[in-house]
Amino acid sequence: MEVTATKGQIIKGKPVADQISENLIKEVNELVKEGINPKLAIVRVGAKGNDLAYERGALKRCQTIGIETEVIELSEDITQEEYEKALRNLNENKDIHGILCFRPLPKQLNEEEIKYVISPEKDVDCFSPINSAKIMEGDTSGFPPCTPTAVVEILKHYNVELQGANIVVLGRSMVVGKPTAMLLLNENATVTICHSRTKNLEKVTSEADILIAAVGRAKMIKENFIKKGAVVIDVGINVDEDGKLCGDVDTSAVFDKASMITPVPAGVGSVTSSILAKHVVKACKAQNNK
Ligand SMILES: Nc1nc(=O)c2c([nH]1)NC[C@@H]1CN(c3ccc(C(=O)N[C@@H](CCC(=O)O)C(=O)O)cc3)C=[N+]21
Repeated sequence: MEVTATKGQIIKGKPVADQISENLIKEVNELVKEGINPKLAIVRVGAKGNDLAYERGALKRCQTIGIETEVIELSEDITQEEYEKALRNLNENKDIHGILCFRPLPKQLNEEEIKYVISPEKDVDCFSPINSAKIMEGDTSGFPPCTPTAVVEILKHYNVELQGANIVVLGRSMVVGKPTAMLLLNENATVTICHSRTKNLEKVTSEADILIAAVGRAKMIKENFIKKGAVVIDVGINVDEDGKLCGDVDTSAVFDKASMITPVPAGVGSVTSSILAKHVVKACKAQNNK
């Protein structure tokens, strides 16, 4: 597949996020008129910079849209039992429609058990295995994780053809890489997943019409990883040597060779919070039989 635009173009998240928000504001207004107030609970352990960055974005976005929020802040040394109890309280609380558990959790907590505790109906960021399974099955009744959904929405917004496209996803985490690959497969793309053991990595990525970088290594993707005219989506959120937020892609090095590239910050991360809000509204409607 040939990508039509050849000149480098930075594609920002804001127009995508704003369009999603605009539609949500109307939907939330209708619900509020009927006495239904969509509400998100965020469960945060400690105060990690990455979590706080997402929290800031999510709270602001929800406020703009009219979604209520509550942050459950738990201490860094919380026990498994206490965490599960906090989560069960939210499951049972009828005022709460969506729950976002920041991950990864600290070492003393067993994520493999906790993921079975969160109610699948309130699981707006795909923690529950029920929602993971639905992505595998192409069942759209659940909640795919917000960041991978943001990737797909950005590509669609900028009219990037997904059907039949050769897409390489770099990274295989359950939060980004694997679900992103499944969502793109559901869009009829030809998807290759690369990871730390992939041989001839640059050769594989150089064949991609669309490259999705989700490895978590600052500026690792250079010009030689990219095919001329490729679309590059940078999911990485890292801190560079100057302490500034940066992606997995060396944007200035890749810019001229790519046709479109998302920036960090103001790229994928800024759309993630709108998808989260969209999932809260979807959860709220389902819980009110709408
Ligand atoms: N279950 C779970 N799902 C996640 O998706 C998840 C998580 N846990 N834990 C923390 C990381 C981090 N993360 C970010 C999302 C958006 C921004 C974001 O909005 N960034 C803005 C800048 C925000 C600012 O610095 O103020 C931007 O890129 O433009 C940042 C970070 C999602 N994560």
